[in-house]
Amino acid sequence: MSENGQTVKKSEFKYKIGKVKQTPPVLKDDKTGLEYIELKPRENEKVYGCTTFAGHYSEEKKLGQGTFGEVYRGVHLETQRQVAMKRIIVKAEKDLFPITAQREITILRKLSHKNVIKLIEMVYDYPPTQPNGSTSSVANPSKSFYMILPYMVADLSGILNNPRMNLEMPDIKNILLQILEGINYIHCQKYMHRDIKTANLLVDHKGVLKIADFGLARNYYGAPPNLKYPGGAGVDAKYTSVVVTRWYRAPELVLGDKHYTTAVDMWGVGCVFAEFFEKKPILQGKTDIDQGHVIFKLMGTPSEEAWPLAKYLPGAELTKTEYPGTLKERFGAYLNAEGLDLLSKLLSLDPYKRLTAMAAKEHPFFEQDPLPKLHLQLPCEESHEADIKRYRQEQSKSTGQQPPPPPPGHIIEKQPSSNLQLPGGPKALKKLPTGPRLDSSHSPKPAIHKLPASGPPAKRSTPVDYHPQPGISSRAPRNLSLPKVPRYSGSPPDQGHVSRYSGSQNNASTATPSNSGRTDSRYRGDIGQRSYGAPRYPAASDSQWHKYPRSRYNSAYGSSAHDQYSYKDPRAYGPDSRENNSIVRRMEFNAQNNSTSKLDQKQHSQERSYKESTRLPTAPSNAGARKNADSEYRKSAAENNSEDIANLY
Ligand SMILES: Nc1ncnc2c1ncn2[C@@H]1O[C@H](COP(=O)(O)OP(=O)(O)OP(=O)(O)O)[C@@H](O)[C@H]1O
Repeated sequence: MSENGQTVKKSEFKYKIGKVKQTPPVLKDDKTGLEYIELKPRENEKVYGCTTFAGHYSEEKKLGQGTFGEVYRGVHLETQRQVAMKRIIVKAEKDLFPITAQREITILRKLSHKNVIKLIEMVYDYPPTQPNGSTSSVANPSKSFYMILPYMVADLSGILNNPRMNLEMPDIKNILLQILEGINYIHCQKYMHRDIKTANLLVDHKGVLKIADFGLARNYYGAPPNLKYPGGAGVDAKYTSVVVTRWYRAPELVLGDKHYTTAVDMWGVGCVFAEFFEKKPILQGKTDIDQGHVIFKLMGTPSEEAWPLAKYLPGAELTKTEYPGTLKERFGAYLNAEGLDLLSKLLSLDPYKRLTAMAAKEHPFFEQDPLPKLHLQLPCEESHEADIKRYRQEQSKSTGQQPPPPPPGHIIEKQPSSNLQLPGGPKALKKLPTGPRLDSSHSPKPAIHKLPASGPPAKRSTPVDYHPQPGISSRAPRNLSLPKVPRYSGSPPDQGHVSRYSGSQNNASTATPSNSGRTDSRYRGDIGQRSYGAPRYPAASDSQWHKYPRSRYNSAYGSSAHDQYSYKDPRAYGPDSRENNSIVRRMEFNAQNNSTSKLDQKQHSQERSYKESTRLPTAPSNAGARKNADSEYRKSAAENNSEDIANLY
């Protein structure tokens, strides 16, 4: 009975009393005074946070060769799903984890977008234990880590070199838009990729393109790009200029600029765009200096008006050449006026005039007939960089010619032969000498994609879907008895993603022009046809493989299209984001100062030889002139270095 005489039902106050789950004790670090919880390693785990390879994964086929390891196709045994495994070998004698791999893992864990490759998990393969207790019979066993990635059936270099695949203009536009979506997201997340090339643009069996290989990526300082100020972002700092595979290297990098911006990635996009037509890299410099000549031969030597800051760069000597430019003659056969305009703006020599990804997406070229394919459909055939050699052999057999050598920076595996002893054993790899001797007479004749003056895109004679066929399924056959694996639950990539734009699933199979809520002519299509990536702005997550927290990107920006990208304040990313990135910076710093990685060592020696070969003008006068011209944006090297050092502590 209550005070006012009313009876209160007992059930309303019923509390469920149960066992309180024990929380782990919070400990305090004596040195720092910080509180922490001690996490116990999971069962069967040698390295915290990593699943063991044995019993969980199996290797199937080698897909590609990278700088620090190989990429394999494999199977996740529990789900029988195909995965790609990027192997990172940690040499026992050095016990150093490659800095590029560390950088790639850190960055991939933070990114989540339909057009960016996803890191499923890290796997550790430790040397087998011997009966006597030692780890291996080998004196210095190497440990292997694997980055587990969704399996992608092809990469663009494989597709372009595959004589059985022919891309038409609607396909090219679709692919280009997907690249731009991915790059725009990466840039808005405050990263530069710094290695955009066809081999790093992967395509899955649904025709979704994903940007991969973040080994050279890094975060940049300053504001992200916006539509108001072209030319990219990240100008506030000094970075190493020996980045990007040479043939895709932007002119400012070739001239030794260290205060470059996200525009370096957009140059790569321009190179990829043009490569669709010639089916081979369009700017094949034999040396770093030759790369400059090759670029200016295509785009014309820049006048002072065309690229005012070029004269302050270390390699400014190159701008004394007088090349007229041949872009129109070379690509006029493939592209109409709008197409040429887009290409020339992506390949703008002055990075400040180069289109940003978000501006390029809005280019009228994509509004014109033929419209971009709504859903990319390609013949179902595995086409990777590793297959190029085979395609060339096939072609040279049919024409009786020798295949041209592959591009520099690409590592090819020497086929073990009975009468050829390679130093380091049959598995030894050989890095190609820089500067390919490409003989145009040996290269395959490019297929010409002439645009119809107007009207709908030319129809395929036999449309083939880019969907699994027997033998190339996205799932391996269920013929293995599977061990029970308690961890690793999750749906396949790109399934079950709910778009925050359309409220529907964000994949090509469900997003339609109607549910995307857009009337954009680019997304027009037959009713019932699938829409090309309906959400045109980065979504937080496109799969349930990961449960990584949403990035700041979504909270820092508003909901309208422009607000999504309009820059608010660099500090909107907050001090803790700087903290997050400090690991990457630390690695960057280590790389620059301690030269711990082979790649960076190579880059530095290349940079040195380049400087010597271009006979640098004395630093103070040039540095002073440059600083005056660009003082609004650029900080001095000393400031940046001290900031980097400060970030370490
Ligand atoms: N997820 C994937 N699915 C299928 N193939 C892949 C995948 N990731 C990489 N590959 C293949 O492996 C090749 C090399 O991969 P990646 O570029 O990531 O390695 P890398 O060590 O960084 O190489 P590089 O040193 O040449 O940049 C790619 O060109 C592609 O053909």
